[in-house]
Amino acid sequence: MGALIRQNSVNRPNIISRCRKQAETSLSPQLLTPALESSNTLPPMAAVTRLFRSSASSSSAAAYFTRRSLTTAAATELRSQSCIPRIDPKGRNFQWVFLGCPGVGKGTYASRLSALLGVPHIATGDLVREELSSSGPLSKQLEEIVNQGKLVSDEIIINLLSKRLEMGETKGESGFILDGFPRTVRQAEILTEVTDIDLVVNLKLPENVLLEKCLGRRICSQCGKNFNVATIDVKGENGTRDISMAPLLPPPNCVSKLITRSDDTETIVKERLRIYNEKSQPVEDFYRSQGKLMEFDLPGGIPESWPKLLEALNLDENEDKQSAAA
Ligand SMILES: Nc1ncnc2c1ncn2[C@@H]1O[C@H](COP(=O)(O)OP(=O)(O)O)[C@@H](O)[C@H]1O
Repeated sequence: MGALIRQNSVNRPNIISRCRKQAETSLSPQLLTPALESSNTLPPMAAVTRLFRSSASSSSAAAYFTRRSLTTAAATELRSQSCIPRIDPKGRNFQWVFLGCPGVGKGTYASRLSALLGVPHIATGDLVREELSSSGPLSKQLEEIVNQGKLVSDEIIINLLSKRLEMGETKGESGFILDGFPRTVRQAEILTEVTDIDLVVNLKLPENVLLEKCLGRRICSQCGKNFNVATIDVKGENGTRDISMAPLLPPPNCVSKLITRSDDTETIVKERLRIYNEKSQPVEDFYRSQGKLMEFDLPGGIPESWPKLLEALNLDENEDKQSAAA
């Protein structure tokens, strides 16, 4: 861990200046977002740094908790020994990251926790989809990348994220749950450079379940909520566990507005899984070595997994905030 951090800090100026250079050269001025253009000569990385710092002040309880590398079982064990203080969500400034393969449920659980903890859920996939459905200059380019299951360049993602953080800053947001970022070690290094992450939750499901979940995913084009029409009943083989998940069906008013993501086809999902294993799995190691990674094997669908996740995080569900989106 020490070696990684030392190496990282030695490389920091290079990462920043390289990223600045690439962001400046790979994005022509027309491609820079208006928010960034309006920040005058502020380079993208400086903007991200400023925006993250403005919301960075992690709670000591969360920091104490997250300095450990915890498996779910270890978290339960530690909690039973009263080693982990119970987190009081009120007034905390959480800076959490959700990692996990496509379809694992990062959006579902991150958005529930966001409502519970009162911090914004920022999903870079949503930022990409918003941009590609706009008539902006990046839209065509993004569509091509996403529909091949590939990753968008770090520079474009950082620009979209800065724009989102800037918007949040004007609304007085603080803290965040990041979903879908960082997805490469380089993104993780940049994030480490600009702010302190308290906790990284790594959600896990077997790969055959992930494919079925992606193929069954439906989104309401009006309210934006995610549903799933798949009934999953996978028998464990070679040491893997049995997984059953009931479908998560939409309410009647969403039924006629359901859409499928254009990248949720079998071929593209398999490519996204391949790219996750190649580019994003090393991000798990990056945070594991810093003692910030909490592994969480989802035991099933939301009814089984949500209480267990709260338990692993040592959180109590707050009555008036239970209506988080599914
Ligand atoms: N941090 C990121 N870096 C690069 N590309 C990203 C990032 N976040 C999202 N994307 C792009 O947006 C697409 C959709 O992202 P997301 O909704 O998070 O999907 P997934 O279900 O694969 O986790 C990705 O396949 C990728 O093309």
